[in-house]
Amino acid sequence: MSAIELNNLNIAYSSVQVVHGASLTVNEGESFALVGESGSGKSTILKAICGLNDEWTGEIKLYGEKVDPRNRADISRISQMVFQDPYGSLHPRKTVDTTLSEPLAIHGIKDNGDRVVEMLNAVGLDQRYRFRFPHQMSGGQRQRVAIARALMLKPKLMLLDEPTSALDVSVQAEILNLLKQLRKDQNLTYLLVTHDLPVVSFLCDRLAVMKKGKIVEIATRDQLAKGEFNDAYSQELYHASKHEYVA
Ligand SMILES: Nc1ncnc2c1ncn2[C@@H]1O[C@H](COP(=O)(O)OP(=O)(O)OP(=O)(O)O)[C@@H](O)[C@H]1O
Repeated sequence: MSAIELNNLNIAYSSVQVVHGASLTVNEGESFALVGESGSGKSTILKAICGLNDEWTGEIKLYGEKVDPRNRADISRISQMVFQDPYGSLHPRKTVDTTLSEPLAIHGIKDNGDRVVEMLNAVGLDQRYRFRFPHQMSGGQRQRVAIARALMLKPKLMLLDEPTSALDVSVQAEILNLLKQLRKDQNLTYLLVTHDLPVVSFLCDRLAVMKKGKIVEIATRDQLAKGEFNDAYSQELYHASKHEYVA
């Protein structure tokens, strides 16, 4: 079954259209990347899927069900988003325990803290972090908390918006390894936005290349490894990234 199906999706902000006719399918269990230049509409697609922007036309289906943009509660049980900047996405005056417990409380799920303990373990954080505040943790630890929060409601789908790009290079690899492991352990499907083609090779099965709000090509990880792109812009992106990588 497909986890995500986008058919002819057009998305706007205040009537200015920024995504034009995007169509793609992400299979259940797959890890799929959106890559492309800054401003090409990658994050906008994630936000529309998870209900943060309802100014769209076309069709979004999650696990075969058409998404109703007005029903966010339904969407958040299925899919959760992790943002680029864990400092910005965590409330500075809330402890890790409060942050992780909140999604359960919002959805009326009773839990005596077991799930918090379980999720801290799953993201590799010692229980002593449970009552810390964001400023008492490193960037990598904060991103682990953000990932744990996203997993609290046991979603099947994670929408990852540049989840490592705000972190130090040395920490990026740790978080990428964690995401790889979590996907396996919890049977997750990923839709990941990144600028970084090596991240796609490491974590994703397929990728869509976006330019100016349009999907110009969909390719597999194999094609990426061989640099086999049909579209001129995809090739450009590939060569630029290789250059960056070598340098
Ligand atoms: N909240 C907003 N209000 C108005 N316009 C927006 C808003 N967010 C994004 N945009 C515009 O929509 C377009 C697509 O932005 P989006 O953030 O989806 O791009 P992106 O491909 O994710 O870029 P980046 O890699 O820089 O994050 C851009 O022109 C951007 O300026």
